Amino acid sequence: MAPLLLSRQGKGGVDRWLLATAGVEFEEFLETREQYEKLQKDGCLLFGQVPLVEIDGMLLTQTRAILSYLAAKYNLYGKDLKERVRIDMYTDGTQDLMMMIIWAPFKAPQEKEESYALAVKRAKTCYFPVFEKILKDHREAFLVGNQLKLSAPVLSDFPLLQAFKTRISNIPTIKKFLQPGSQRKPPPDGHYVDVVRTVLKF
Ligand SMILES: N[C@@H](CCC(=O)N[C@@H](CS)C(=O)NCC(=O)O)C(=O)O
Repeated sequence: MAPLLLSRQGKGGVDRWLLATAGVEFEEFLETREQYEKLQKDGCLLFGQVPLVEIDGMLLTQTRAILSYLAAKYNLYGKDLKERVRIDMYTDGTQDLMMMIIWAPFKAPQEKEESYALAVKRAKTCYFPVFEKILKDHREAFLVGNQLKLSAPVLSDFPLLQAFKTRISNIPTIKKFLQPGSQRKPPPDGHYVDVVRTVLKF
């Protein structure tokens, strides 16, 4: 049975990318407050939160745990413990950056612009230089190891990261996910914000 992804864009977006990268088909669910309340009532949400992924007879919550499970299951989690811990560090750093972007659409217009500007600043001063250096130092195709393990003008000062993004985009499963009509979500718009506010009562 295909994994069932229960979440909107937010943190569940990463699960969607990982499943797509692994070439695993998945179904999505969770559009209404009623569905969310039923999940809570049925005891499906360990701490009352999404994302939730139903897979292999389990109901998984907590982004980090979900990602670790999916990465290990689909052989995207390095070849040993040392590669794993590096993947975890890079993933957690990226999640910290993503959190700044995920909350931005829910803010008032002025604050929203400030949040995006701050996220771009943090990306360019803190995160991208780190990833650029990793790619420079180890001279391999990916951040960890030499097998698989993202427009933008914001990457223009980071040539190795830009080439990395191109390499990643050309991996067949990701290329497919980037095509129109895939399960990739569009950038958050007013409708998305309204749905999340209704479902999660933000
Ligand atoms: N530590 C959790 C946090 C999950 C989380 O913050 N979920 C939010 C949506 S992105 C949620 O379900 N909020 C509703 C609530 O807390 O009632 C994770 O990383 O998955």
